[in-house]
Amino acid sequence: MIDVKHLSKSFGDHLVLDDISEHIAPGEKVVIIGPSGSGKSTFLRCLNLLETPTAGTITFDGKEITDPKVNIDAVRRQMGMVFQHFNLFPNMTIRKNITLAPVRTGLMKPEEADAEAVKLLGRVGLTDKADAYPNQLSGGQKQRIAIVRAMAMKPKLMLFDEPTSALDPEMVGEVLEVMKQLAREGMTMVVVTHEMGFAREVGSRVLFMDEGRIVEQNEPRQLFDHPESERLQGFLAKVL
Ligand SMILES: Nc1ncnc2c1ncn2[C@@H]1O[C@H](COP(=O)(O)OP(=O)(O)OP(=O)(O)O)[C@@H](O)[C@H]1O
Repeated sequence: MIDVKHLSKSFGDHLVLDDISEHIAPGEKVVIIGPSGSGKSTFLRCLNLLETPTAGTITFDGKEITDPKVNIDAVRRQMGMVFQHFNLFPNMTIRKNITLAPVRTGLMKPEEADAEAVKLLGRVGLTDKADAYPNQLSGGQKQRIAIVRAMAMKPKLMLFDEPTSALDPEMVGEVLEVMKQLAREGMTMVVVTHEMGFAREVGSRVLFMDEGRIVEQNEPRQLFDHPESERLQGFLAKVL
C-alpha cells in the first residue's frame, strides 16, 4: 500500500530522516517506536506529505504521491490521520466535526454523513455527545471522536501520531481499545507510540527508529524479546 524509497528529510542543515526505504502492505499494523527526536513523527508526517521530503519517493496505492503534479488533498482524503492533540474544530459540534469533510468533499450527502456519524459514534460509545462541543469532552472522548472523524472519510490507511501521549493515564485504555477494534477489522495502520504493550499486542511489525533511520524491525515478540542491536537493547532497557 505504501512504498517508501530513499526518503530523507532535513530541517535546515539538520538531517532528521536519513535514507529510509520501507514497504507497508495492505492490512499491516506497523508500530513505530524509538527515542524522542529520532524522527518517528516526521516519518509519519512525510507519508501523507504534511512534511515535504527533501529527497526520495513515496508511492501510495500505486501512485507516486511525491510527484509534484499529484493532487495532495485527494491523496490525504484516503489517509486518515490522528494527532496527539486531537485537532478537533473547537467551534463545531461533534456531529459537524465528523460530517464536515465527507460532505465538503462530495463523498456523502448531508443526510448520509449524518447517519454515518451516528453509526460511528455508536461504535465508540459516544452517541450522546453528537451535539456537544469538543471543550465539553474529556481528552479520551476527544481522541475517540478524532478517530471517528478520520474514519468517516472511509480511508484506506490510518496514521496515528502518538494518539495517547497527551491523555491522562486513565483515559489511555479507552483510546487504545478503539484502535484495537480498528485493527481487528483489518484496517491498515501506522502508529507512532510510546505504548509498548500496544505495540506488542497489536503490531504486525514494529520498527525501531534512532537518529533518523530504521535501525531494527521485526514482528513484535521477536523484537521485544530478542533485540539484536545495542541501540534497541538500550532503548528497551530504559522504557520497559
Ligand atoms: N518543523 C520542524 N522544524 C525544525 N525541526 C523539526 C521540525 N519538526 C521536527 N523537527 C526536529 O526533527 C527531529 C525529529 O523530530 P520528530 O518529532 O520526528 O521526533 P520523534 O521521534 O517523533 O520524537 P518524539 O517522540 O519526542 O515526538 C527533532 O530534532 C525535532 O526537533
